[in-house]
Amino acid sequence: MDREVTLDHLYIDGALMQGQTETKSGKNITKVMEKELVIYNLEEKEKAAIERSQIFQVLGGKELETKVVVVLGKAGMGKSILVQKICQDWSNGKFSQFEFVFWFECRRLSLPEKQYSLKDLLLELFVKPREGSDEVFEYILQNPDKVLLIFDGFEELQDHDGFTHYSDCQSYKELYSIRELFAGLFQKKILSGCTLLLTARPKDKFNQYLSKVDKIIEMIGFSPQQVESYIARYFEGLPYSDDAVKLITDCQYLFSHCYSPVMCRFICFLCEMMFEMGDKDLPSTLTSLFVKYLQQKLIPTQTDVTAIGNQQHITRLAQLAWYLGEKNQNALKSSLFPSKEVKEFALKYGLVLPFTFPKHSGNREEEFGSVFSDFVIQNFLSALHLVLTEEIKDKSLTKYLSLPARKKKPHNWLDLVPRFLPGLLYLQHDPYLCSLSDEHVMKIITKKQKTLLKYIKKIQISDLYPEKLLELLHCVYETQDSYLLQHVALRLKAELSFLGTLLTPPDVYVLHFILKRSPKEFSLDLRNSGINLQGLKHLVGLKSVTSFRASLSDTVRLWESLEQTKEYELLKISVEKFGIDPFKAETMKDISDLSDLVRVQEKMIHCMEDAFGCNINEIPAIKNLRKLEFALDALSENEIGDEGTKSLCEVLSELTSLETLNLYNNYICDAGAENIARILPAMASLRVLHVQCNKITDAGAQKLTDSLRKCPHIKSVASLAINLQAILKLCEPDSDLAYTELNQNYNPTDGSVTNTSVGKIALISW
Ligand SMILES: Nc1ncnc2c1ncn2[C@@H]1O[C@H](COP(=O)(O)OP(=O)(O)OP(=O)(O)O)[C@@H](O)[C@H]1O
Repeated sequence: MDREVTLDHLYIDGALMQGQTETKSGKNITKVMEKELVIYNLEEKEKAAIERSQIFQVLGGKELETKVVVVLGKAGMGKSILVQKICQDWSNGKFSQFEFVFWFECRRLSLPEKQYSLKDLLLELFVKPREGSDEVFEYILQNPDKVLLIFDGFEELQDHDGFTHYSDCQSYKELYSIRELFAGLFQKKILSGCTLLLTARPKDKFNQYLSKVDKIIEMIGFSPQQVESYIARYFEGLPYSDDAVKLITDCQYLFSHCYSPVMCRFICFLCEMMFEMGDKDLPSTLTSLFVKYLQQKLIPTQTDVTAIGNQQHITRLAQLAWYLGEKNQNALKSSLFPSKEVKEFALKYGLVLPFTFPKHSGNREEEFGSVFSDFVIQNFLSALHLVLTEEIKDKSLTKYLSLPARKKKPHNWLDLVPRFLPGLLYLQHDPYLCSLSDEHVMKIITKKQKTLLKYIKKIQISDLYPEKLLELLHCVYETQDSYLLQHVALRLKAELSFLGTLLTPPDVYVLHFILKRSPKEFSLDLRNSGINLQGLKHLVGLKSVTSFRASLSDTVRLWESLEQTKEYELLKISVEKFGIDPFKAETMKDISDLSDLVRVQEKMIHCMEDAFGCNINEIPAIKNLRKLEFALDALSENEIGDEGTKSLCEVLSELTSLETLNLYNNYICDAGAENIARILPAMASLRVLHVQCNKITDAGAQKLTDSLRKCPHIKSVASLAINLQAILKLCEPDSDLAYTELNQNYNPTDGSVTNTSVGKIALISW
């Protein structure tokens, strides 16, 4: 590509976050528990943000043990650029704890058949000191803490399973395969005390090792502000700079894709080419963007004769892209090209880059080859192959969309194929694509398009998992076919939950695009989706979205920002649509977020009174909150404790419609019980209270019981394990409360326990 990022000019200090993992049970029964990255909301993202200089700061860990730091980011998020930047920083005197930095591109290490010693890996394979390599190696062995080893692109390491199980590699003298050497380093068996920095794509092969690393850094791409500064820098000094910036920022779909640095670069490049040629229409889909990109790249330099040759080369290169992609590869030796001409063509237009395979200790010759310039190009060409080839049709075609399958394919090497494939099938009349196909191929494409249409029509859209639904939305968006768009829009469920599903800016765009076309009404659950503020604003402003849930702190931020920008109409709409019932608090932070919501309520009410003259006392989210739980499931132990209870009680009196309060299993002691007892009379709508499995003794129970007597509105206090003696002591014989353990009823008057509940029942346990 013509304008490549230089580490100083176009480099944007992208957001780095310290990642955390959580254990998630698999989505189907057979799947085991797996570690996944926690999805942060806006506030958490800010808290987790770290500087590049902090990457190697690892808390805990034994002093003389290897530290393993992993940088996770989707393809094109800038992991390799970050690695280069770290090396540049080091050469400028930063990270001075390291005297040696070794940087390996994993794709160059994918040589399963060859064997190396640790010394070969460090001082033979890629760099070789002119003299004294024995002394250097000895020094490294003596000072492992001064060594940083970087392995970039873990997913490109072939044959990588079981790195945590193999222990063969214990000696630095023996010869091992790269896989064994890596396992030895990763398991901290050789060169123990060094620092390992790995980069990998998330949700890929690395997930199984997440629990073994000391620090996780996440790269989530550019924020909208960072995109703007990248674009401004890219066009700086060009006569059409302002127009180009405006063109991209106005084209919301492409702008949404710019959160990915690699896409941002493509979009800027294409925009630059178009301005140079006097064309000012940016394409509206990813597929047309890349068709235009190819066209722009090839056309300016070609004559009629070369055009025909180029068309053939593209087709054969597409086949190669697919062939390698299927094997999770992007590099190939020169001999694998179908012809010298195809190789020269691909190199000339920057579709592949030169690449040298490392020399083997037995054979000192380097082998030359090529690597696809980036994953987007390889994906696009792969999809082009699927469209043009006669070999793949019907089911073997639609399986590459893999929409209804429950499980995501384990690798995401060709992740963009399901978007480019439908896009290309529906662009069959594009002049450039026509130039790649004769009449026979055109017929094949028409048939494939029909297959796709039939396939999508059969999908039970309401049964799709959120990730698959998003994939379908991208797929139909790429077709830009009004029938398909309408078909999907009409079949979406009214309740759309993206709870726990990452929503990137392009995901939000296509969701918005389709919801806008639907005559139906939707309720959206956007909690724990990592949605950004702009995305939240766009979705909740939609007429077809009648209610939504989202992280409390994100929503409060949205309201405050709308208030600041004086977008009162949208503020009113979003306040009216927001709901939180039932509210399940999982941490104390959730309670403080609830307090913030209560706190901001007054401000919002005033704001709406001023703007619209409406007279309301409470915002609907609070007015309609009936159930508050501080309980996850029977197995989890929440630790709200007495301190937490205090904060909770401060907010409870404001929740005027609360009917159920569940504080099961929360380490609440007598002090906490006293706080609850104090607030109960003020909670006029409360009907059910769960306080079982806490640490409340008779004294606390007494306070609660006294308070409950003043609360005739409370009908049930639930318990699983009743302390009958405590209750017996506390209860008056003429009390009209009955007490129950599990589903048995204890009658304090005659001491009998029966299995049926009659009349007014209270279930109490401390
Ligand atoms: N911080 C940045 N500032 C400016 N441009 C960037 C930045 N990070 C990435 N880019 C652009 O995105 C392109 C892709 O980045 P990079 O190769 O580092 O991604 P990656 O995460 O290593 O991808 P992959 O997983 O495919 O290896 C770079 O060539 C560069 O043009």
